[in-house]
Amino acid sequence: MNNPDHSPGGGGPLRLRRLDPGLPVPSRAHPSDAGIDLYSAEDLVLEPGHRSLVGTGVSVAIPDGYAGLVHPRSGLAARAGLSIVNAPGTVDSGYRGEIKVNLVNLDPSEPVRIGRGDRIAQLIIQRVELWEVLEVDELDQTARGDRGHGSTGGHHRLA
Ligand SMILES: O=c1ccn([C@H]2C[C@H](O)[C@@H](COP(=O)(O)OP(=O)(O)OP(=O)(O)O)O2)c(=O)[nH]1
Ligand SMILES: [Mg+2]
Repeated sequence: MNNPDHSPGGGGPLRLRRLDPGLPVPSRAHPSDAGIDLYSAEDLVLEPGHRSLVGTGVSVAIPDGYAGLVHPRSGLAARAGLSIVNAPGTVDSGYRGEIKVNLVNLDPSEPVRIGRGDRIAQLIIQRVELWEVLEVDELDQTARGDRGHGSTGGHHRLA
C-alpha cells in the first residue's frame, strides 16, 4: 500500500551517470520501494559456490552524510540462491566509480545464469553519522558487559 505521506526526503534526487547507455536508468519498481534496482551490464554464468564482481553500468554522487547500501534481491535469493558476498555493500559518498556487485551463487548444485539487463541488486540510500573516533582508557559499565555471541541462550535446537 502506498504511504500518502511519503516524501522524497533527504538530499534527493540522486545524481546518477550511465556509463553504459544501452541499459535503462535504474529505478524503483514502485515509487515507495526502498531499493533502486541495479542492472547487470554483463552476461555471465555463476557455477555453484562461485562469485563474480559484476558491473552495473552506473556511477552516482551520494551526498556526504548518506551512503548507498547494495542489497541482494529476495526473489533471486529464493529462486536461485543468488546473494552478495559483502551484503550489504557500502557505496561511500565520495565514490564516483562504477557500482559493482560481488554476486555469489549459494545454490549447492545449480548454476545461475545472469543476463545483461537483469536486475541483480538494489541500492538503498541511507543517512549515516560521520562520528569521529576518540580513544579512551575505559568504557562505561553495563548489565551486559562483555557477554555476547549467544550468552542469553535460546539456541538449544541448533547444532
Ligand atoms: O558492493 C559494493 C561495495 C563497494 N563498492 C565501491 C564503492 C565504495 O565506496 C568502494 C569501497 O568499498 P569498501 O569501503 O566497502 O571496500 P574496501 O575494501 O574498504 O575498499 P577501499 O579501501 O577502497 O575503501 O567500492 C561497490 O561498487 N560495490
Ligand atoms: Mg573502505
